[in-house]
Amino acid sequence: MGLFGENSINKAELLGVIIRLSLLTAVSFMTLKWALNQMDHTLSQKKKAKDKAKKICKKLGLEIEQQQLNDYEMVIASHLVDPSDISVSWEDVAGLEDVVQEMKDTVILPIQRQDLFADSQLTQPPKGVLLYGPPGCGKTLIAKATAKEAGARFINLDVSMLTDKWYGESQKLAAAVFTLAAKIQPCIIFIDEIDAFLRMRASQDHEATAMMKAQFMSFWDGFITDHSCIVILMGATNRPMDLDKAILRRMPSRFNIGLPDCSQRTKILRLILSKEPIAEEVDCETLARETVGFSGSDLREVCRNASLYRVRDFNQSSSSKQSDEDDFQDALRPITMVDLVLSIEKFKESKFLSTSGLHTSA
Ligand SMILES: Nc1ncnc2c1ncn2[C@@H]1O[C@H](COP(=O)(O)OP(=O)(O)OP(=O)(O)O)[C@@H](O)[C@H]1O
Repeated sequence: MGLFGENSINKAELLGVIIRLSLLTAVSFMTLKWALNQMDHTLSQKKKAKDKAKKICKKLGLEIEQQQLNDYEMVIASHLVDPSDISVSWEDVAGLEDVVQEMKDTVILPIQRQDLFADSQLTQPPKGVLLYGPPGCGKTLIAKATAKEAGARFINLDVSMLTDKWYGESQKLAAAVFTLAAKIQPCIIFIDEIDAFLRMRASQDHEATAMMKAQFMSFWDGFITDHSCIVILMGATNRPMDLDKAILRRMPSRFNIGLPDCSQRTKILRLILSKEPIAEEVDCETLARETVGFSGSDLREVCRNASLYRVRDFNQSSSSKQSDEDDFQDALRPITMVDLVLSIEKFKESKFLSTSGLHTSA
């Protein structure tokens, strides 16, 4: 009986060991599979970035072998923008003539005519440029036009990739931003929503992110003191007050791109509607007076909706008729003042609803 009891305990123990072993094997297998998957994904992300970088570099006439780009620089190079792919130019920016002129004088000219500025350290292009102001007022538009017109290399840096676990080793990537820029200079590094990356309350940051930012800042400092290197960091933000003073100091050239006033709104409306079929009576000055507080992007939305009204009307009136394509062109009426005023009213209503929070209860 005692022997049988001992045996049964041994059996139970044995069973327990087997179960534990099986569990351990299963967990190890799953872990290994997960790790291999992660490595695979990281490798494939890096390979994709490399392929993209090669294509862009070729298009830009950059010899990767000659430049001896390392893996991290290749990942950053995948964010290079070919100026010929940018459709925005100065002609697409309305009402910001002063900003455009200052940008031409302080950023573009020193890049394009380095010979004129070589003998003075005071007239070097700024190492940091900040575009700030409310959303939808033209910051990205200005940055794109600058990239197009400057003839400099342009890195549109998506900072989330610096902290992206797939690429890993974010400090090396942060360094690569600047080493790549130096190799391919003159170069503009553009960071949209720079406040999200270099905001004041860095205490919330993960330790690795904080270290990456420190690395980023120290490389940036290296460029600020190197007068022979033409690398400009251009940032855009809706929240300049969230930027650390140390960052603001590094961006001495600042452009306030605020909400457009009445005459600027007139110019923006004229520009947007210049490519549209509009009725003769359309008066942009009157529309500008009706759109106090509207951003350039709001004005664009107003015009887009107004344009939809005529298509909607046409659709309703012709749904019963059979018409060929010529009829369609003839029958589609131009955008009228009524369309635009109606669209402004609708926009104001939806703006009111969204600012009062009523839309959330609908
Ligand atoms: N000054 C302007 N002239 C012509 N179009 C404008 C102007 N400002 C804004 N727009 C229109 O609004 C759109 C949005 O502008 P943009 O992306 O430059 O705004 P932003 O200031 O960068 O906004 P965000 O901070 O939200 O990124 C533009 O693509 C353009 O159609």
